[in-house]
Amino acid sequence: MTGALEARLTAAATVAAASDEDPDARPARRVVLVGPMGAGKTTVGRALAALTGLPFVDSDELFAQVHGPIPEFFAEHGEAAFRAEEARVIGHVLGRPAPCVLSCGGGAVLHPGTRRALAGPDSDVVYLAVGEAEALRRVGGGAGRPVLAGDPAGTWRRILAEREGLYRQVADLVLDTTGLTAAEAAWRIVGDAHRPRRSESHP
Ligand SMILES: Nc1ncnc2c1ncn2[C@@H]1O[C@H](COP(=O)(O)OP(=O)(O)O)[C@@H](O)[C@H]1O
Ligand SMILES: O=C(O)C1=C[C@@H](OP(=O)(O)O)[C@@H](O)[C@H](O)C1
Ligand SMILES: [Mg+2]
Repeated sequence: MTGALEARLTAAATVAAASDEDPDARPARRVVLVGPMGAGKTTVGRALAALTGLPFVDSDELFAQVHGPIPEFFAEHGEAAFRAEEARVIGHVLGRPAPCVLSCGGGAVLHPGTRRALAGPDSDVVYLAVGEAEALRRVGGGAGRPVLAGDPAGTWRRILAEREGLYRQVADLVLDTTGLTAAEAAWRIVGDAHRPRRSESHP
């Protein structure tokens, strides 16, 4: 699967006239990043979009454009309302034929309709995994992430245990970002073989 994903991403970045006959030669419609809070979905998604030339969409940013800041929405309407609206926002993006890199909020996979949509042939789904200690370093005290309020470490661990099976279920590729910079993670997704190296003769 990794090979096919790399081939389609490379095609997305470089092939203008793709064949309709060969599905692997066709540019990817969408690359979708899923995974827990602090995996780097937003940051790696941005880097991946820059690398491939695909437009970047973050479901949380789109949500906030429509509904305002997530913490305020949680406080006023609760998590169930957030999940319903999050699924609508993601459904809007997945329902359009436009190619893009879509970074999802960490809980997006909880919605069965979102999981069904991700199983379709138009999305290459990458599960960005991360070790607990590094994720907690990245999210700090959990500011801006209301589900972590109170006990960020314990809640992060419990949530991952609840969701890990769903991340794996929807994923075409799993990438552990622990110890990688966001740029390195983006290159891993595209395929390290394509990464430009500093020439030894031209330092
Ligand atoms: N690979 C990485 N290495 C180091 N820091 C990272 C990496 N990916 C993300 N970060 C940092 O961690 C924080 C959370 O990243 P973010 O992209 O918002 O994660 P997510 O969207 O998965 O919750 C940000 O401050 C970001 O700059
Ligand atoms: O995992 C979750 O339940 C959430 C993750 C957040 O997105 P990130 O995973 O991008 O931090 C955001 O959607 C919201 O705070 C809830
Ligand atoms: Mg994010």
